This record gives sequence, C-alpha cells and structure tokens, in this order.
Amino acid sequence: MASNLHRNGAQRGSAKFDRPLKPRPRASSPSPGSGFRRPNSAVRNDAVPGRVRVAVRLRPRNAEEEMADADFGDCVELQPELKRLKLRRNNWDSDTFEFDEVLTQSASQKRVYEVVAKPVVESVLDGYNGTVMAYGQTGTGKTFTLGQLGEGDTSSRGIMVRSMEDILTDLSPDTDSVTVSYLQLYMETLQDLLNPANDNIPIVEDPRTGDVSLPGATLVDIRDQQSFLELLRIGEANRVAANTKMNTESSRSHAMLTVHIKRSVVESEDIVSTSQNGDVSHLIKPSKPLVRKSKLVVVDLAGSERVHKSGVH
Ligand SMILES: Nc1ncnc2c1ncn2[C@@H]1O[C@H](COP(=O)(O)OP(=O)(O)OP(=O)(O)O)[C@@H](O)[C@H]1O
Repeated sequence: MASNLHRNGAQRGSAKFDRPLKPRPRASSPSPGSGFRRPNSAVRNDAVPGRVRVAVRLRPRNAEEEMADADFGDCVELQPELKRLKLRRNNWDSDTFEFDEVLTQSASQKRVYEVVAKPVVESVLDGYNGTVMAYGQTGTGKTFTLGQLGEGDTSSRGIMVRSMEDILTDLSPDTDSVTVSYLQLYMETLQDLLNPANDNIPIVEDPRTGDVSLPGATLVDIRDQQSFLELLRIGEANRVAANTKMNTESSRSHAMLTVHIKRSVVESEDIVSTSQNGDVSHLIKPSKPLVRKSKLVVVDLAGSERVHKSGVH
C-alpha cells in the first residue's frame, strides 16, 4: 500500500508544499551477505522525504492455505518494530525489505486506516491532494483493505468508508461540499462505475496548468454516509457486471475512487500600523471567504501478476 500527497496546484516533484509527515526511518546500511533491500519507491523517495510512504500488510492465511501449508515453515517473517519484512529463500538465505509501516496479519482494519490513510485524509482536509493505492497479487486483500463496507461487522470497514466518515465529520454541510466519482481503468479505457453506459471517458490534460480532468465522469454529491455506502455498492455491482460482460475479472482492472472536497475557508489578514509616536498596532481583518479545493484518490490496483496480461499499466 502506498500513499502520496501534494498540494493542489503544486508542481509534481516539488517539495515546496510538502506536509511535514513523520520523517521516514533511515535505511540501515546493508550488512554483508544479509540481502538487505528496500522497495523501489522508498529509494526514489529519498530525494523528497515524507512524500510517498509505503506500508505492507500481511493477510491472514485462509482455511485452504492453512491446510496446504501445514507441513511447511512460514517463509515470511515480519519485524514490525524494525519496520522490516524478511523473506526466507531457504534455511540459510533471506532477503530483507524495509517499509514505512509493517502491519501483521492481526492488524485490525482500524489500525490499518489510522496508520496508512488517516494522515492522508487529514492533509486532504487541509487542502492537499492525496492518494492511497493498494498493490499486490490477486487475493492478497487489496479490496478488503480499501473497499470493505462493513455492513454486518462495522469493525471490518475499509479505508474508503472510514475516510468518508472522517471527511463528513470534519466538513460543514452548510458551506462545504463533497462529490465523488468512481471509475475503472481497463485496457487503457476508462469506464464509469456509476453509469455503465459511460464506458469511454476521455482524459484531458490542460496544457497550461497540467491539470488532468475527466469530462463526462459522473460526479455524485455526498451528504451522508448512507448515500456514500449506496454509491460504493452500485460501483461494485457495476464493476462485477462490466467485467462479466468483458469476460474479465475485477482483478485485471484498476478501480479509482476520487473524493473532491470544496471547503470554504476564511483567511485573516494581519494589518500592521505604526502610530506617529512609534507604537505598532495589529488589526486582524478577516478577508472574504475562499473556496479551497482538494481531492483524495483511492486506487484498488489490478492484481500485480495480471498487469502484462491485461495491458493495464
Ligand atoms: N486482512 C484480512 N483479514 C481477513 N480476511 C481477509 C483479509 N484480507 C483479505 N481477506 C480475504 O481474502 C480474500 C481475498 O481478498 P481480496 O478480494 O480483498 O483480494 P484482492 O487483492 O483485492 O484480490 P483481486 O486482485 O483478485 O481483486 C477475500 O475473501 C477477503 O475477505
């Protein structure tokens, strides 16, 4: 899972508007022969600390895997306190990977949300753009982590539902607004999961600002959690239906939920004046309200082993 932040309107790659997230742990020096490695994104991120964070979550074994693996030792060893994952190749050799967060198979959905997504949601509410992406092979728990509705068991609510709860709690319904689009990318084609007839949405890039827009994608106003859950249900049903029609599986397409926030903010102006006798006085004058726009993007990526087969990159 990865999360990323940048301020609306800021250049990609610019550190200027970075939110000061908790500093990344520094990589230890590789010890000879230990096979110490770091994920690629962590290496890239050294240039701009805190911008991209990568967490790994281990899914608990299901009943079938418990049976099949009964006689074998576990080849994955998590070291959450060191934020490392050790992958055993054989009895004498292993590779070690370092992450920003390592979540064991007993980590709750609440903990995963708080560690991975909540800092991104808080930044989005502060006016930054943020993305949370789940990456992994089919069946590793991407949809469970992001999209679980938790209707029977509220403790299983995933990142999408928990994010919207926090967003709706923080915004003022009188002055602010939340709209949502839900799309699927398959074979370079964008399909609208909220309106299946809309199955070839163009991607338009403003040559001046570099802003990307998706004209024609359905945008739904969200007023309460119930309407958001209904929207997720519709999106999921359309995803299954679209994939059945195309004779594919959900794991071959990327699903992308975008939450657009418009927030009314009043910034005050500090007017400093100096009197004739040299006394300095400050007058805090509220300026007229501004509308601050930001967005949260939650991406359920195609199963990582399918990418070449599906042509989705
Ligand atoms: N942390 C977890 N705890 C309990 N069950 C889990 C967990 N993660 C995943 N599962 C279960 O494992 C199965 C596969 O998970 P899921 O469908 O989320 O995988 P996926 O990575 O999204 O797969 P695909 O790429 O095929 O869409 C589901 O039955 C899900 O309920």
